[in-house]
Amino acid sequence: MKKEFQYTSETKEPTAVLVAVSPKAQTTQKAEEYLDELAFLAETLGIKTLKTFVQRLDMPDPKTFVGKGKLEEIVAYVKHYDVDMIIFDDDLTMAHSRNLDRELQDVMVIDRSLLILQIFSKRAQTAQSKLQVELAQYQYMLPRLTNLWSHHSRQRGGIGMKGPGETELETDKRIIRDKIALLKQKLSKIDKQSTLRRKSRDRQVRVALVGYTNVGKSTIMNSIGKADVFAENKLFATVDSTVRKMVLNNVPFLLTDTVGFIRKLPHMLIEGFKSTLDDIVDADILLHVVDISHESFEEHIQVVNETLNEIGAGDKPTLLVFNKIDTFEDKEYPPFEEHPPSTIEEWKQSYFAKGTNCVFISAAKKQNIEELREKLFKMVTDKFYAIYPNHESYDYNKLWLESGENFEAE
Ligand SMILES: Nc1nc2c(ncn2[C@@H]2O[C@H](COP(=O)(O)OP(=O)(O)OP(=O)(O)O)[C@@H](O)[C@H]2O)c(=O)[nH]1
Ligand SMILES: [Mg+2]
Repeated sequence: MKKEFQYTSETKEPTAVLVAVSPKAQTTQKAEEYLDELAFLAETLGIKTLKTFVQRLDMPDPKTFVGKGKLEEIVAYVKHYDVDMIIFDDDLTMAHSRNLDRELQDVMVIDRSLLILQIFSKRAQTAQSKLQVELAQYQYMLPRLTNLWSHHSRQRGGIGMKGPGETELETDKRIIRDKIALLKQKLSKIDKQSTLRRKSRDRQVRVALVGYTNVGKSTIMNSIGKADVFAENKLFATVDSTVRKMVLNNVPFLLTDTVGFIRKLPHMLIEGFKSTLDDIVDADILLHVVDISHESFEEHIQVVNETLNEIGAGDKPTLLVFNKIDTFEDKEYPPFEEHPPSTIEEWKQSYFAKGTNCVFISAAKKQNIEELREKLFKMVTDKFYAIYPNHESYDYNKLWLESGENFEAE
């Protein structure tokens, strides 16, 4: 009997095998690092990774994701060990799921998107983000229903193309479509309310913390102001945006902590979280946080920039905040050989040379936070003066009253 994909407080830690394909041009190190990230996603849900399988393929095999030989290897492993699920690093097509289900009878077959959806659903706090995740889950489920049903009817000994299973499938599809419509309706109502709320804040300078997941956005939020935001060494600790009122040297602004990005973020999540992501779209200034101690931080910058472009926030004044300098490890290269930057100092030179507006800090160890504040202050002030050209004569008390906000003085 196939196990259901749900997490209860079971006594046993669920176990998984991870599977990825890696293009020939990709280094082994890169492939391993991607799988580490997938294992970290699984770990965030309390799933223990037992083994990983990588196959060198430019594209997943259209029938079974990996080739025949590799699949046999996986099936043999699964038969031998206590494996609850197999997690694939890419989205599975209908054909993949169908064929894999057949080969891997007793094991749950899931993909990266489903894993991320599950994390989001555990992390969602507000009514809005809960609805957004639910919507994304139904959207994920709809095209996959046929598979679920064919599996179901096979188990009940169902046969043929038509019959009760088929009708029930149609009914289920309709129910889910109705659900999707209803959720969209509810969300658009909330959306209107938050647009109104945002409008009332219209004359505030807005700053948003953005970046790859787990880079330290929430920690920075806590160290810039007095906020107390949930920070944890897990992926997607923050799913809901948190807005804080701040004042730096008498200039008020709003600082928003936002949901982190990741490679291959499921599209329905970007779609579903549009209104949460509006906090980024509406921001005047972005603090793009980067974990410089991560092997692939430059690729992370690229993923974040691509996602920002996708949601229409790619061209905002941005301060690149290189965080975690305390855990950065210098790289050794043979002397006198040309090499990429290998120390924080060299990275600084390289980014300064490119003319990037950036700062290097450790939020956890409170290193260089003053410089971050100064740079941020300059950007906020420029924007503030642009909104309030007559700022010298401006009555700040009046501004705070007008906005209906109470600012915490720094
Ligand atoms: N060594 C070190 N660790 C840090 C630093 N800043 C944050 N961390 C740690 O990195 C982990 C992630 O920090 P968060 O602030 O939750 O990161 P985030 O970007 O908000 O993550 P998501 O909300 O999941 O996207 C936590 O374990 C932090 O303690 C730093 O400067 N140095
Ligand atoms: Mg966070």
